[in-house]
Amino acid sequence: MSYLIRGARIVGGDPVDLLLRDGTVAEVGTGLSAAGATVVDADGLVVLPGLVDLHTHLREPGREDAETIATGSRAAALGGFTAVCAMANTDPVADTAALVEQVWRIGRDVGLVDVQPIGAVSVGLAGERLAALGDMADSAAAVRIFSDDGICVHDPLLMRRALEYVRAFDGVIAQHAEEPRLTQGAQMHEGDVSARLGLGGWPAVAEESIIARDVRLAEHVDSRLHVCHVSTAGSVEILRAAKARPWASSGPGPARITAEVTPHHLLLTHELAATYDPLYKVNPPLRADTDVAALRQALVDGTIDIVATDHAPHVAHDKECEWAHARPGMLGLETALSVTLSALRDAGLDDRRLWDVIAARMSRAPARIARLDGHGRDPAVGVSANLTLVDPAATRVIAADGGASRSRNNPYAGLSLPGRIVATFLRGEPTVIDGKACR
Ligand SMILES: NC(=O)N[C@@H](CC(=O)O)C(=O)O
Ligand SMILES: [Zn+2]
Ligand SMILES: [Zn+2]
Repeated sequence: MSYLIRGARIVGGDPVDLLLRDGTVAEVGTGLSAAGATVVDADGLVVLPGLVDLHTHLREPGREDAETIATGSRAAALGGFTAVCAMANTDPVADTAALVEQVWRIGRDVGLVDVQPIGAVSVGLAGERLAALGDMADSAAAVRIFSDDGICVHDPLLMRRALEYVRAFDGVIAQHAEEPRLTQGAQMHEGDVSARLGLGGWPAVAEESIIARDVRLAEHVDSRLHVCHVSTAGSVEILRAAKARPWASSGPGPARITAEVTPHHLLLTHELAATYDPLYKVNPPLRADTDVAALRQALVDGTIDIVATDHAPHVAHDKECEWAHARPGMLGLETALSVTLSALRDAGLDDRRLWDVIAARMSRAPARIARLDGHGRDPAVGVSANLTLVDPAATRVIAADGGASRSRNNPYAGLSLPGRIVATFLRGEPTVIDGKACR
């Protein structure tokens, strides 16, 4: 099948037509026509390179009651994603070549997004012995990102060895920065609200101390470090200083130190814990408005390289319970673009710059960090036709259900947010059309 997209603004530029044929962008121009092509009217729509999520929890294998690769893939496509990186904290843990290949194959069979498995750093996420990183890298899944996410690789020697090891195959360690000794019994951000509510605090320094250590370790062994879900103003300061040193930003490929922020940390604050609704319980916790402001600024100026969802589906009985007993995490795939747009609305960017920042932080940079060739490239002749069409003028009220996800822990329910994903194409074939999943 071929598709003729009429009148779309590439990354917010002037309207053009795009012809998608045989999986690639075959022609770009004005007044294009193509016999037999299905016409997609994109008047007023922005076309972006397909979004890439570096941090998704798909829960398969082990917790298919919360999400499966199929349901998570559909949520991702509806959110405008063409690739997602699946975190390793499944049951069993994705710490072997066999398991990452299984996830990769199921993702390919579902065929709605490219599912790129992340491998565990340590066997069983136990933080004791390195997992078979080389085997996972050499597997059919060609793993390049390794993470014990959910848990911090807190042993500095294990972290050093992991960083050294992945250099051989251009891998990267994605760290969940949380000093466990400083977060024992933690329920929410440590600050005035936690004091008032009497809930155990998760201090900013528990994140910042690990990031400070890891950027120095990565520099010491000359390896790539990616910092997951940065949540504090202090972390931004540490990253800014680290990136200012020549080592961090020089050399082949992208910067050696990269960092992500989640949509929820760009929009929500710890005040929400006062509802005692565990919907707002997440790791790292929602922080103060000064942190939110610093994260937004860092995203605009590039100190934070990417937005990653940390989509963390949980079943009802793990969320609709007492705060202290609830699992941390929230949904994010279907709302990521709208939440990010909403967070950037007051940044004073003109329209072109706004879409360029979105394309950079939600597609180009995550694709580069994950080494996903074929993703993260602006639509142009010869480029793999992974793209998403956004209606920038639309406003949508987020439904209280979880959308396509199997879980319902959506913290944005009832909010009115800007932007709507109209269509998503994976290698030239639609996965979403008119805002509805094709499969
Ligand atoms: N973010 C969360 O609160 N939870 C994640 C784990 C993680 O990202 O640390 C999960 O797997 O549920
Ligand atoms: Zn984490
Ligand atoms: Zn996570």
